[in-house]
Amino acid sequence: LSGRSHLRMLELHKQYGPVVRIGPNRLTFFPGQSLKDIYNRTGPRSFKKNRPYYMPPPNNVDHLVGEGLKTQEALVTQYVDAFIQGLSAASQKGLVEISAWFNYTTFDITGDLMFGDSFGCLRNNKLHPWIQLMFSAIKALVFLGVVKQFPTLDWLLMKLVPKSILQKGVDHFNLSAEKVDMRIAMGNEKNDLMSGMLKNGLSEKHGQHRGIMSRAEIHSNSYILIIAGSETSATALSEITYYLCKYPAIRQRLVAEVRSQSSDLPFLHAVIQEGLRIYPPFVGTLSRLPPPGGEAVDGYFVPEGVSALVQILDPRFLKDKLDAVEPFSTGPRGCLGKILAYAEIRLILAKLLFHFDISPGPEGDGWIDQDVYYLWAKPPLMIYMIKRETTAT
Ligand code: HEM
Repeated sequence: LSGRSHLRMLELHKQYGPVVRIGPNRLTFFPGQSLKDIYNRTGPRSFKKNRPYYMPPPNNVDHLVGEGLKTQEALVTQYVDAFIQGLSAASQKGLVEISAWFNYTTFDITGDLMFGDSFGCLRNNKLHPWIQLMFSAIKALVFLGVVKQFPTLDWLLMKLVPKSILQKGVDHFNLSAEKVDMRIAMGNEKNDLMSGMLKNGLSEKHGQHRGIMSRAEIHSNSYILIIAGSETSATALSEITYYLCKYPAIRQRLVAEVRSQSSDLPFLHAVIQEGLRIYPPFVGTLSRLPPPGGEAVDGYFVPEGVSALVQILDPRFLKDKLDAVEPFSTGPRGCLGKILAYAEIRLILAKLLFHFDISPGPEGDGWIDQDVYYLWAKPPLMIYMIKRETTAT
């Protein structure tokens, strides 16, 4: 609840070693072999998602039973061009709150892919009020997640959770469900995230048809995907921009690469990888349960019923163990949007540095020290921007 558990867990590992018991039935592991053992196994000996740690949506129908995602190049490019245009006007004042612009862009892209219409953030230069509501809804999920860790007391603890917080979660769900219904009414002509879900038809009654998603399932998936697909990429872009401002030599090398004639951009890839490593956008819990009879993780036996998770955050960089870096998680339940996320981040960052000279704003180093409620609570990121004279796009 303090928003600091991401750091506390690292301290505990430093003090007690690679595996720490953080509750009667809860283990946390340091990344390495544990990532493979917990997340990569398939079949009957695999670890399953630990459901109580993934709060069900208000309609109680599970989400993320999802489909693969395809890169939607033309659609993404259209929004990234609008981002550059919007920034061209905003940068005339010199100082720009860039993290808001990243959020406008990624939410508009995911909104269009999901609901057939953007949130109009780039058009209106502001976050849609619904997205603000979503951030409050995430805090509600954190409260509920904590309450669920104390099953015998949850009726009492539930009374302590402010009603207004719970209501925000429900409001967000209802608005998302409304948008889903409008998109479904448009039919299945578009090639977007929804068309993947509607590919086999639509079942009005949940649990009635195998292989066909029900309306309730689509409501639940959309509710989670709109956040999973937008806030994460916007966070990655903000922190990478922050570090690029902080380290001018890296920024200059990247700018030179992006403004060269080459279409192969290895340093851009390296910068993104390093950004995702030192500040992974999703630091929420990836809790899993072992198969019946328990299973070994990194040489330790995890008994049945004991949850296990790996800490994604690893700020150390000496003696890099690169196989310990999995910002998208890994294995059969790893991120489905990884390809789309890379495509968005690469294009947005490349175009930003192609069209603008950027430099650090006045607020200094403090920006990176943030609380976490599943996602980072990012403060505004002010940077100086100057538009370059260029006819190329
Ligand atoms: C930098 C951007 C992103 C990061 C760091 C990220 C990270 C993650 C992580 C760590 C998980 C595993 C969660 C768990 O085990 O509970 C995950 C799952 C998922 N992500 Fe992402 N994600 C990103 C972008 C996206 C995008 C753009 C989309 C879709 C538009 C997306 C869709 C999903 C879905 C559907 C899952 C659930 C997969 C499953 O449970 O089987 N993500 N992501």
